[in-house]
Amino acid sequence: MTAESSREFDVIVIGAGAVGENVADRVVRGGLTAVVIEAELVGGECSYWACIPSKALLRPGSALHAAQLVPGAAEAVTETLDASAALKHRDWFTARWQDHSQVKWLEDTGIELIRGRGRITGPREVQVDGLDGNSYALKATHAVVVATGSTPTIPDIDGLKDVPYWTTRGATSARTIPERFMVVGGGVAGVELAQAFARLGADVALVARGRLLSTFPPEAAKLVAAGLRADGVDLRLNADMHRVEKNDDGSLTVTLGDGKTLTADKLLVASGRHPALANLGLENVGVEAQNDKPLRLTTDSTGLVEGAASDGTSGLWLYAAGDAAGKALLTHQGKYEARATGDAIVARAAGKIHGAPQPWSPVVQTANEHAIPSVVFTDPEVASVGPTLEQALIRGINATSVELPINVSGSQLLSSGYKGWAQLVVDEDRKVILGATFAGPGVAELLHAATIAIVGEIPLERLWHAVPSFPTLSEVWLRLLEKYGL
Ligand SMILES: Cc1cc2nc3c(=O)[nH]c(=O)nc-3n(C[C@H](O)[C@H](O)[C@H](O)COP(=O)(O)OP(=O)(O)OC[C@H]3O[C@@H](n4cnc5c(N)ncnc54)[C@H](O)[C@@H]3O)c2cc1C
Ligand SMILES: NC(=O)c1ccc[n+]([C@@H]2O[C@H](COP(=O)([O-])OP(=O)(O)OC[C@H]3O[C@@H](n4cnc5c(N)ncnc54)[C@H](O)[C@@H]3O)[C@@H](O)[C@H]2O)c1
Repeated sequence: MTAESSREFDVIVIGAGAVGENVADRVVRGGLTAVVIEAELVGGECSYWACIPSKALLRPGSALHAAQLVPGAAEAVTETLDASAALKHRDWFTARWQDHSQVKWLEDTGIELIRGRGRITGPREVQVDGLDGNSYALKATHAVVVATGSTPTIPDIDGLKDVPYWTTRGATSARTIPERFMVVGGGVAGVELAQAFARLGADVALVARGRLLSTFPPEAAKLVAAGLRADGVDLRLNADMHRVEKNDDGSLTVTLGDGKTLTADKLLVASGRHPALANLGLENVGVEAQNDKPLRLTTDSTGLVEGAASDGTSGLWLYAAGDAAGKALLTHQGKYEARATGDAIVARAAGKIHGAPQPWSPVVQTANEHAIPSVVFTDPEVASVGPTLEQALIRGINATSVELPINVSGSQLLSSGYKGWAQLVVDEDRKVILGATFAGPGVAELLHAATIAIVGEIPLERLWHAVPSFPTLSEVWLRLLEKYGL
């Protein structure tokens, strides 16, 4: 490190992923100054190694499959996917892992960028080891926001640390499609990337400890499993990966708990993620792991981190949002948290928040409690918001559910032999929808209607008057309400 420079900003944001960018944006819109510290690429995981490239790799397969299921169009499909064109299109979506356009957005928005690794050294103080070789001692007048994202959780599997393997970064930035591809983990990342690689030409095996997509209703997960099997994915469910070894030809052999073996050219470990809080200096402000458990932050509904030491002026200075806060590891929900946190910082700076702000006010992340939407972008898709029936019952709510296969004119037009499933979870005391799940091709776009119904607490009797257009997939709403008894 050479020069040491001291700077003061109203707000320091550590991490310039989608979440850090959005916090800084709201803060600057509110008239405060903001700096973001970024150690890698401005835009973070979603733009370069997660949402965008994974969806870019999935889309060619779902487009082709959709055409193959429409008589008349199917006859026109005479070729298989062009994997190298798909990889090239993915390269375009990731801007070839260059962040010029996002840096320009920061400049245009009036947000300062310091490239380097940030570390909290005391209340409102951040030290940055700049990528330019300089060291920066920063002071925040109002707030420091931890928006450092998450990192893959690597399971303790015999031999794994001695062999080369991919995490999701390796898979989403693949230069070629491996011949034999193995995925460990039956969560969202595992199923999406297994299908993307299968459709791009790999022989794929997926090893999951239980069933696929364990946080989604089993009926939805079964449709995804059928979709993966139809693409030739060798699903090893309820299977443990016991050991992995490297062979002389560079391939890997995995031994499962039942003694069976699988050989692959590339192994993807997609077994969950945890907040990226290591080496952040949180211990310098009294935020430490308890009882040998991994460090997790506890944040209130505005994003304030509990337990952060004060510098004597006010305790309210340390915030976290997005994956780092660990509430919902999803870009859209992280950006929602970012908007609330950014606005809360501005409101507190102006002395406009006294005590706990009201739920559903702009500075509170109330939707985290009721309506977190998420989509699994496989073919078929799964789109879900709010609690499942089981989750609602565990919360002590008097809940029931109504479910049916999706079979309306809109689905029949979308593809012959359309297979889908839909469920509404209903609060019987308030007669409103608590949750919804849709599974099937093209259901992702059905989800926002459910999110609006839940957030708006629309009574079922009024929802009855929301007439879906004919012949669209949305007619499933009508069938669900009819089956419920309206
Ligand atoms: C394969 C995959 C696919 C996904 N697909 C979807 C999807 O389709 N839809 C969806 O909603 N979500 C998806 N997600 C989740 C989504 O990627 C994350 O929720 C999102 O990226 C979180 O944003 P963030 O800004 O909190 O963190 P990140 O995007 O991880 O940004 C954090 C930034 O902080 C920087 N940083 C960390 N520590 C420091 C430090 N000390 N100093 C300076 N900088 C630091 C990092 O370099 C990084 O750029 C996917 C995830 C994966 C793995
Ligand atoms: N479409 C999307 O929105 C999308 C896509 C991909 C990822 N994501 C987000 O990224 C995060 C990470 O995704 P993910 O799929 O890695 O996490 P996940 O938590 O969804 O799934 C992890 C899976 O790995 C399994 N697992 C854990 N330890 C294991 C072990 N030792 N051996 C075998 N399996 C093991 C778990 O049982 C689980 O099925 C998720 O929280 C998700 O929200 C979102």
